[in-house]
Amino acid sequence: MRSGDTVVVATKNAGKVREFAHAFAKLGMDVVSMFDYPNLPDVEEDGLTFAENARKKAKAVGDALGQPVLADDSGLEVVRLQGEPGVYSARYSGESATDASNNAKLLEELKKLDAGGVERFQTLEDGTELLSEARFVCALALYDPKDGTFAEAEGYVAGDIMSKPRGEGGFGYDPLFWLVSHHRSMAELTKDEKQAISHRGRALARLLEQLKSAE
Ligand SMILES: O=c1nc[nH]c2c1ncn2[C@H]1C[C@H](O)[C@@H](COP(=O)(O)OP(=O)(O)OP(=O)(O)O)O1
Ligand SMILES: [Mg+2]
Repeated sequence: MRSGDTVVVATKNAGKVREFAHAFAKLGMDVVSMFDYPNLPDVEEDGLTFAENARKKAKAVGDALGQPVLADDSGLEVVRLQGEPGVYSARYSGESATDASNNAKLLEELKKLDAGGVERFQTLEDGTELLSEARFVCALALYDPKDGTFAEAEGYVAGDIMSKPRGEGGFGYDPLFWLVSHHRSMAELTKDEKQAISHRGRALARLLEQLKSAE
């Protein structure tokens, strides 16, 4: 991947596309996604790990297009839910899940636990409660169909799940993800701030570092 290239990202998630487009634009690269290739078959994300799913998406699309493809599999691991929703983050609330229905399900599950008498561990000045520690995970896989090889990297960011949403930026679970370091939710960060600290931003930085040192 170098300046002037077009990077194919095997995703149908508009939020991911925006973040990759923002990150690669700074490096002089354009991004295309599955929105530009609507006729490719869906890939079943039945892997047990984020990394496995990322490889599966990259390989399916890379083999179909005959060119290198980057895929991202990511999600949220919530400590008090024993790591759920994890690899099921996108379909947490069922097959026709949306970000809104997934966020509602997450709060429902955590509030169920509170009914059992477990104490909330912090309250913000506006009354928002922090319900559990959590982390976002991102696995990236860059697949080259010419030689069948993968370059892979992962990134993580730790935060706390909030009892009510805040912020309009980002996507997915961002409005419920509190960053004590920034005293804001992930959805209240600018694109640059999110890239600097997010699971996806960190995974991408590591992947690019690896590719550079392999040259
Ligand atoms: O930065 C993030 N901020 C908030 N939420 C996030 C983030 N990154 C992943 N997530 C959530 C969204 C979705 O519920 C799941 C990803 O699932 P995942 O299968 O990797 O993506 P997807 O199905 O939306 O698109 P695709 O597979 O076509 O790339 O984790
Ligand atoms: Mg998916």
